[in-house]
Amino acid sequence: MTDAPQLWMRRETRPHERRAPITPKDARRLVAAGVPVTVEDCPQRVFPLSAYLAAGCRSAAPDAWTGAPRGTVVVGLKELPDEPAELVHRHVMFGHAYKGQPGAARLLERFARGGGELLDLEELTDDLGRRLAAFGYWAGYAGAALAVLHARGRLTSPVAPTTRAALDASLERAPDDPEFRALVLGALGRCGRGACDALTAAGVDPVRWDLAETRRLDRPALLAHGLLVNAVLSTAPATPFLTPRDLDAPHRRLATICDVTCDVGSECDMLPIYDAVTSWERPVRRLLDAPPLDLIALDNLPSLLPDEASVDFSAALLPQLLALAHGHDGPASPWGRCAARFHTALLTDIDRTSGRTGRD
Ligand SMILES: NC(=O)c1ccc[n+]([C@@H]2O[C@H](COP(=O)([O-])OP(=O)(O)OC[C@H]3O[C@@H](n4cnc5c(N)ncnc54)[C@H](O)[C@@H]3O)[C@@H](O)[C@H]2O)c1
Repeated sequence: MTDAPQLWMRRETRPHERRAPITPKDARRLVAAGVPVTVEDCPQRVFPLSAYLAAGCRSAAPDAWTGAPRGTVVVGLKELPDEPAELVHRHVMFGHAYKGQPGAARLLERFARGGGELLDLEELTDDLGRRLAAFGYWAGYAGAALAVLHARGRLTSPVAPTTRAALDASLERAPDDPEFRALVLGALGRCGRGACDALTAAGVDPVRWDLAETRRLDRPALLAHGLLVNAVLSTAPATPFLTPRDLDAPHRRLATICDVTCDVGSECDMLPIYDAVTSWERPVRRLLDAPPLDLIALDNLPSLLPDEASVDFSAALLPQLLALAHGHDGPASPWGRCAARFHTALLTDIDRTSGRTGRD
């Protein structure tokens, strides 16, 4: 029992990031299963360090993982700090390192230099390729909620982390709220289901479109909805749902879009009608004036509901962490596939002598 490698939950570097990949409740289950868990202090984390200590975890100072024993598995969500230049551990995290994203090559180089391994959570899939741990539901919930609040003239900025209870209270319908029809694209997916549930909580019965309904896209019908939530997962270039020209249609009722997918700039973008995401400080951007069309495109929506998002994610990740800690990381396992993807990226994406990406 005691030789399971230590899991080390690091602090998150982004100041707004309050989520945690492991909740205190799930940390307790890991410890009970013989997996030592160390938790770094992270003042903005939604769960206090004391709750992890009560669960049997050890504590560590922020970024102390850099000095952890080599066999340690470091668990986090988003970016690592810029140092050290050599990464010697196995890191479970969202690396955003396989699609030529900014910083991708540098991150891979750091692993290459140190001999560590990136186990990217986006690559953690079952035998059918379905993601095993994802934040989608609460992303969709938060995105659709913001869109409704904006459409009702009640969205204040900056937006900030909240709870589902507080969000639901703000979604309660007032007698003078405007009526509009809402459409969710990708309604059967994780984000789409969350979006539909938020709309329902707001007293709006959403129209739900998924693959079957968009195969022959009825664009006039799409534009007849006042509010649109795009929550599709696109994996290959396809005909966009909307282009700038479609927005000039005289029958357009569409006034608020929340693009949960946020594929802006990618060749898979199904809503190439804008060129930059929005921010917590300015969540809404006006795309057109007459009639108005406003866009919400936040790429970190689950961070707005850090408690709910963490609880959901951690519950999905727990069995996988138990498997990893108990050595179930062979080539045919989910972690084995993550490792294989990483080693392929090392071979194909980095020209180690020049330190440039293969895509340059
Ligand atoms: N903005 C954020 O903060 C945030 C957070 C999490 C996920 N996301 C993104 O949201 C997207 C959806 O993620 P998910 O976890 O819900 O994926 P998912 O795989 O659970 O669901 C995607 C859904 O889209 C549907 N779909 C795919 N192509 C379609 C099309 N052409 N027409 C209609 N429906 C289509 C699929 O059938 C599926 O039901 C991803 O791109 C993901 O990266 C964004």
